[in-house]
Amino acid sequence: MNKIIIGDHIVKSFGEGDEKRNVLDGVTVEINEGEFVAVMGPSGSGKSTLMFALSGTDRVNSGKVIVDGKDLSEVDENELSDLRRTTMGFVFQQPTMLRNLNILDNIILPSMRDNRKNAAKITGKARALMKRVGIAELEKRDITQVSGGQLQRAGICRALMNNPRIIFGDEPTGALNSTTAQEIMDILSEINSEGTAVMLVTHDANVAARTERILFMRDGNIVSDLKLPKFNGTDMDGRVEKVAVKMREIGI
Ligand SMILES: Nc1ncnc2c1ncn2[C@@H]1O[C@H](COP(=O)(O)OP(=O)(O)OP(=O)(O)O)[C@@H](O)[C@H]1O
Repeated sequence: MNKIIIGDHIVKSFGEGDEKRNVLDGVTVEINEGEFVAVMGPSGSGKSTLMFALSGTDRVNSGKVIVDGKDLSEVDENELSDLRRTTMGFVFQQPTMLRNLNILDNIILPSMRDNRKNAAKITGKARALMKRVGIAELEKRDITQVSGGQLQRAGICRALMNNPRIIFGDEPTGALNSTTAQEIMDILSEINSEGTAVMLVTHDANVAARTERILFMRDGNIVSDLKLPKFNGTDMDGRVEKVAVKMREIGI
């Protein structure tokens, strides 16, 4: 199976001298094309740092990160930013949206920056995505006039604008109630079933249980790699229990 991301003995440290600490301590991991992966672990175990490293958001201190066949240590900042823009989409706990723009304009803003002549096409695409995730009627709303779940749907639309090969989510459901969280997972599952890899950090066993692979981190390392069958709408309780057993084992 083709790998969309490879992390090979990656080390990321923060601090200087005696204070220096490896937050990623030689992590090796491969993410397959189209895979649906969750990352779990205690607070401070390095989950977000791993995601930042694998997405080229942060440079690593040593080891290799290879994205879509390109070694990130060999690309300059412009190439890196192109690679990120064309290959990856990002969804955060609190979508970072501008208060002075409506929902539609927030979704199209990153795509419009260097592509103004395609404004009509970009807007059409955004509208199609909004319709797909159930927020078509909200395009003119201010970002303060929608719910957290609706805002996250808009965040997902924005992440999908460039047809990414992988979506990274840093606690995309972390600010939502459990019903809304599952609705967001429905959307991410659907996107995944069409071939886009999804990798998300979560503390929630009910979210992780929707994926097919859960990486458990502790102290800057992946200490367990749990595989589940692709979710088909059945046996949610059994899946959650498998995740919960592992969480207890790891001490989360
Ligand atoms: N820019 C930074 N400078 C210094 N230390 C950092 C920096 N970013 C992260 N750290 C430290 O690295 C460790 C891992 O952080 P990270 O955010 O990856 O953990 P996490 O597992 O995602 O935690 P949480 O579940 O609390 O979000 C933490 O101890 C954190 O304080």
